[in-house]
Amino acid sequence: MLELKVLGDHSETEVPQGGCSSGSCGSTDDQLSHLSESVRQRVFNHPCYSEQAHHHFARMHVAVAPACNIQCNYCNRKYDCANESRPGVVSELLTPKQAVKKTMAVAANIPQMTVLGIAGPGDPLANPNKTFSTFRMLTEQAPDIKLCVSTNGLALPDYADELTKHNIDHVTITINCVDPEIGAKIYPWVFWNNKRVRGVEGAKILIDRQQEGLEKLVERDILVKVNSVMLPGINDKHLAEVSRVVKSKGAFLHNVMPLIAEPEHGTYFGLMEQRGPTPKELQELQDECSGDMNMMRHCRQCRADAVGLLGEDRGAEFTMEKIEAMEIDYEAAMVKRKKVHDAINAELAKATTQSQSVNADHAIPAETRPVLMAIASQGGGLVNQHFGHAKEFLVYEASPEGVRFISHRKTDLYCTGGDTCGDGDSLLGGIIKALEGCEAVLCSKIGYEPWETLESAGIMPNGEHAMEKIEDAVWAVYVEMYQNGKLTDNQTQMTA
Ligand SMILES: C[S@@+](CC[C@H](N)C(=O)[O-])C[C@H]1O[C@@H](n2cnc3c(N)ncnc32)[C@H](O)[C@@H]1O
Ligand code: SF4
Ligand code: SF4
Repeated sequence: MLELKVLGDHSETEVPQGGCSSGSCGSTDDQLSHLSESVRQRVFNHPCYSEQAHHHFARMHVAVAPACNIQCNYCNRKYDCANESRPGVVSELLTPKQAVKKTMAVAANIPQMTVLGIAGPGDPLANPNKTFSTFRMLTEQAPDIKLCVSTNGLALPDYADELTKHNIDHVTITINCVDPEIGAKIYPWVFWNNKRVRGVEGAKILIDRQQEGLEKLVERDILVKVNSVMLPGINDKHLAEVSRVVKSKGAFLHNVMPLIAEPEHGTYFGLMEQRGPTPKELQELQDECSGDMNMMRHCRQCRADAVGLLGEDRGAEFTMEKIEAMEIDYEAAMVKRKKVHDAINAELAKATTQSQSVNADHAIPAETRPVLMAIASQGGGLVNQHFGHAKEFLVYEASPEGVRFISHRKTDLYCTGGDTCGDGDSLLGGIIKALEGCEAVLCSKIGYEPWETLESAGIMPNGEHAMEKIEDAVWAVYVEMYQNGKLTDNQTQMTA
């Protein structure tokens, strides 16, 4: 007999306080046991540090840090588009006071919001006054919000102590390499001791400072996430080594993200047509790193002013003009926020109890091949979105060992803005391309036309599990595929 097992990297197994209350608990006692209670308390409701939490809890970024002290070949902060969701893009820069007001307005209106991050659009620690004055005010005025910062690490050793003074126990460092020769291909220069230092010499300074900063944060008991941008042909073969090094120094989580590069972004890599990884290449590298390290696989590569659940952007509801007109009673908001958080935790606890007894009667032989499935979800960890409304799909893998989250796939990326953009057929073609490798798509509803097209492309639509917990639905479909003989026929195997 085989129960549904929800698999995950260690990072995906943290639970709300009070014990095994996350949907990831099914097979994870050993994984939970490696976390101290203090770490668990810091990650269970952080949407970036816990895969489970990201279905339920929201985050926001405030764009107070425009300047940067290095140049990355994939970054151009001059590019702005209200409809585009990628790092470095913002609609309006804020002063610290405006940032505090915005944070409190969002927290009052989106009680699921637990985390405020400063991630640019430049480097927060290259703008220390703005960054720390925002943190200082928030620590005083909104003590229930977790504070995060994301940095390239060049200035980090100088600010490790300052970071510990605020309510900050999560820091992200972007580390793309530990080898200066590779670094020279990613960073044309770093600004160091009042001058630009180029090439290998500049990259070496950056790498040394990143490693020193990482060590200092770990010594101060701050949880460190390392971001790495996967650049095929440049650092893809090197990132497993990066993962080992940062793990050995005490980093908590590794987030290997795909390069985003288009010529119209005006970045060096965009103009040079440097490609990003395919979903399969990214997954293989994440799997390779995960032997040694907790991996984050649900990063949405958010804008520097993103608001809402990961994958949704409610920034347009919170422009400064709208916020100035809002009355905010934060004391009352905190009471409401606590109630909402308690309800989410209770819901997670209930879902876990239910899922542990589901599908207990189905044994799947160990040699059965794994299957990727795409899920349309608008949050809550449920199959609850109409196929036609999904701008992204969550990809899960089912195997005899259980169900695990793999990644998300954005679909609007394939809409190129050309003459046919928005046309049903071309959009559907884009979605089919985005879902390459998936054999089923689970959604709450789907129209007849896309159903037929998906089916002929080898992706089986399924609307029978609406409002079910994703892991349970994926497992049920996997069992069904097995029972129908689809997992033993070579012709139906995943080819991507
Ligand atoms: C915009 S940066 C801001 C924080 C800080 N300056 C840094 O680089 O860590 C946030 C994250 O986005 C990543 N990023 C920026 N541009 C990117 C791109 N074109 N493709 C993939 N990741 C990118 C950075 O590497 C970093 O991890
Ligand atoms: S460090 Fe961050 S903000 Fe600076 S150039 Fe690189 S990605 Fe852009
Ligand atoms: S960019 Fe990734 S790590 Fe940062 S807030 Fe978005 S999902 Fe979280």
